[in-house]
Amino acid sequence: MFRTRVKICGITRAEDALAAIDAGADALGFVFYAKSPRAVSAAQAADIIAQLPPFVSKVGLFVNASAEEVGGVLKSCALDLLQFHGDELPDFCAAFAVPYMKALRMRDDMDLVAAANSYSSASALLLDSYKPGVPGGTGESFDWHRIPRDLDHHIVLAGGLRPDNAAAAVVTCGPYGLDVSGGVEQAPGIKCAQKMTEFIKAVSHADRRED
Ligand SMILES: O=C(O)c1ccccc1N[C@@H]1O[C@H](COP(=O)(O)O)[C@@H](O)[C@H]1O
Repeated sequence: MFRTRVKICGITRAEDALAAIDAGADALGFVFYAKSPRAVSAAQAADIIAQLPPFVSKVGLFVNASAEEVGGVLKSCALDLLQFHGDELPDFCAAFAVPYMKALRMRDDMDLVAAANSYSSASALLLDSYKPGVPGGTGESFDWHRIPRDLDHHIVLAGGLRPDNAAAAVVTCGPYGLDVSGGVEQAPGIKCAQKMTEFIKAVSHADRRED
């Protein structure tokens, strides 16, 4: 049975990270973007990461950060994957000797096939909603039918996911993974254990239905 992976993004507290893992999360996201209500410093993230058990991916999210900033975070945080959520070009994304996924915001004129070709070195493409002036964490979804089923990349779906639409997301586009942030929070930056559990249960049920 294929299992849709789940990343819980915007972790700011160790207790939320551990609750996400208990709920069955595959990956945890740390937002290194000062304008986000979920922003953490490298020191905060390193402290949380030091409390985690093995076999959970730690993902660092950046929005148009400089190479020095990304490199600085990598020195103190053991990240498994970089998530570039701004206008970073392919050469920049590939420059850190750490696997990366590139977020693409699904503006109406987005040519997904062309974008996928230019980010051929990406481990995955993360498809998020487009909202002018907001790089991510919008809480809004987009038309999932716009995602072709035959893209070569692993697809991680994001944007406005919640416990009550997670199953539909899996069934509609069969992504490799889902990335959720606001939809499993009780307040900005504070996760809700019950919502995370409901979210991951909904994904598991949808996976079983798909077989
Ligand atoms: O979470 C944020 O604050 C954030 C800020 C800037 C860029 C991306 C951000 N989060 C990512 O946005 C998507 C969708 O989030 P949501 O579930 O709609 O709240 C997701 O990939 C987050 O990792």
